[in-house]
Parts: sequence; C-alpha cells; structure tokens
Amino acid sequence: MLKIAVPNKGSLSETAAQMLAEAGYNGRKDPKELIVADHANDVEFFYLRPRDIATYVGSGALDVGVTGRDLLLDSGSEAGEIDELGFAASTFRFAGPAGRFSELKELEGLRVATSYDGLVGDYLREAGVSVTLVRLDGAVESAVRLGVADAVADVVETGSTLRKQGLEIFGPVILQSQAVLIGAPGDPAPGLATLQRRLQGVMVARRYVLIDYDLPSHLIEKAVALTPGVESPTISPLRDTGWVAVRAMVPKTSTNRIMDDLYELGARAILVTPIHAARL
Ligand SMILES: Nc1ncnc2c1ncn2[C@@H]1O[C@H](COP(=O)(O)OP(=O)(O)OP(=O)(O)O)[C@@H](O)[C@H]1O
Ligand SMILES: O=P(O)(O)OC[C@H]1O[C@H](OP(=O)(O)OP(=O)(O)O)[C@H](O)[C@@H]1O
Ligand SMILES: [Mg+2]
Repeated sequence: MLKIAVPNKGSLSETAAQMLAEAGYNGRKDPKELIVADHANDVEFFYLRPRDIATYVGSGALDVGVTGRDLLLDSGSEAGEIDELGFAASTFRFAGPAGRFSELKELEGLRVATSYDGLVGDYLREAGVSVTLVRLDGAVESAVRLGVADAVADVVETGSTLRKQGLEIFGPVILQSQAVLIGAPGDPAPGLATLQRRLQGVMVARRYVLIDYDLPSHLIEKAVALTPGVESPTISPLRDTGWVAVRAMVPKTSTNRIMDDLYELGARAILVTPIHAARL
C-alpha cells in the first residue's frame, strides 16, 4: 500500500483533503483520525503536522506527502519535490518597518524573526549576510512592533498581514512557494504514478472548462487561434454544411474573454461546461 502523508491542520489541510477526495480516494471522515487505510485504492493516509511531513517522507517512513515547498526546504529533509499541486501559492520575503530597509545587506548584525529558520538561515549564509535569527512559531509580523526583532522573513500572500503591522517587503524574493507532492529518496514507490496521474487530473478539472460553439466554416483558423485546446480542438460537421461545431478545453479564468472574442468573430451557441474529471 502506498503510504501518503497529508496535512492534518493549517492552510494546506482542507484543499489537500479535497483534492484527494476529487481524485477518488477515501480519506478520513473524523478529524480526530490519524491513520486511515483506503483498501479499495491500495493506499494508506497518515494525517500529520504539515511541518513534519517532509521529515517522515525524507526518512523513508512514508512514501509520499503533501506539503509546502517552503516547509520542505526549511526541513532540510532528503525528500524530493515530485509535482506542484497548484494551491497555497505564496512568496517568502523579508520585511521591515516601512521605509527602513532597501537592501538585504542592511540586515547585517541585526535580528530577523522567522518560523522558517532553516530556509532563511541557508539563504542568508549563501548571500553572505550574518544576522541573529529569532525563531518564532507564528504571527512573526508582530515581532518588530514588540521589539524582539528588527525585521522578519515570512510567507506573504496578499501582503495584508504585513501592512497591518506597518511593515513592508524589501530585498530579493527568497522563494516562490506552493503546495507540492514530495517523495521519499530512492526509486518511486509502486502506486505513485497512479496518484500523480489522478492529482494531475484533478488540477486539469479545476483549471479548465470545456467550451462548445458553432461557427461558419471559413472562420475555423481564426477561432482555433482563440481556443487552441490542450492537444487540438475537436471539429465536427453540422447539418448546415457552411457551419461546424468546435469543442476545446480553455482555462477557466479566461472563459468570458474567450466567449466575447468568439462571439465577436461570428461564433454562436457558445456553451461552457465544467470538467468533472480528466486524464490527459
Ligand atoms: N496566507 C497563505 N497563503 C498561501 N499559503 C500559505 C499562507 N499561509 C501559509 N501558507 C502555506 O501553508 C504552509 C504552512 O502551513 P501550516 O499549516 O504549517 O501553517 P499555517 O497555515 O500558518 O498554520 P498554523 O496555524 O499552524 O500557523 C506553507 O507551505 C505556507 O507557504
Ligand atoms: O500576505 P497575507 O495574505 O496576509 O498572508 C500571509 C500570512 O498568512 C500566514 O499566516 P497565518 O494566518 O497562517 O498565521 P501564522 O503567522 O500564525 O502562521 C502567513 O504566516 C502570513 O502571516
Ligand atoms: Mg501560519
């Protein structure tokens, strides 16, 4: 059975569980459950703290896991990143009191608060800047106001937590992070390829919709440029010989723009349907 580590709490847990459910796996029903066997799919789920997942997978105790790229790098574990999972996107940045810092080297000799001391320590060592790291568990944006640090290094999504504390980002981007599937060192575990294909299917189903439309045949080339599909759009004859029906996958976020452009071009009966599941 493939042993899969899943975040039990925090910002990754809900979407990770949802993706696995959409991929056809039977996860836990009771949030107090820590280990759940899904015999039908020949996998076993281990619900663990997101920060610990890389440690378990890196040691080989578990085959694969869902965690954040930032947590993986912070752990220093030997687990490897297998696939991006397309959620929990963030950047990892330095921040200080508005207007105080403009360059990384200005941190030399100062105190930097973070929950990711492994990641930040490695980064600053590489950059040749020597600081005192203040390791905090969370809410690090308060550290400057409360006087325990001169700057912070933390996860930034919208930036609103920083702004509310009078902080602003400065210096280079430490990392672009998102949720990732990680694997134990060595040969891929049996069953891993199936898990990967299923998760990729879920990502496609979340990211794309199907668009169908009718079109005068002489406009095919122009319409196909608007909806190239993933491989190539399907074009079927209509009873009226001057027209064709076109079907293609398009990114969900551009649906309305594409519908406007198609209508403008001369397409009619433009229909959009969600994709329930996919294997490409
Ligand atoms: N606001 C956010 N936007 C996107 N990703 C985030 C956000 N906050 C945390 N993450 C990501 O979630 C992961 C951290 O998850 P974890 O559950 O440990 O922290 P948390 O959500 O902050 O929970 P906790 O309440 O324990 O601090 C990291 O990969 C991090 O990049
Ligand atoms: O840029 P923003 O959109 O404001 O999001 C970033 C914030 O979200 C997370 O905090 P979380 O709520 O997990 O609290 P924590 O700091 O205690 O982990 C993260 O640690 C940042 O503080
Ligand atoms: Mg947090």
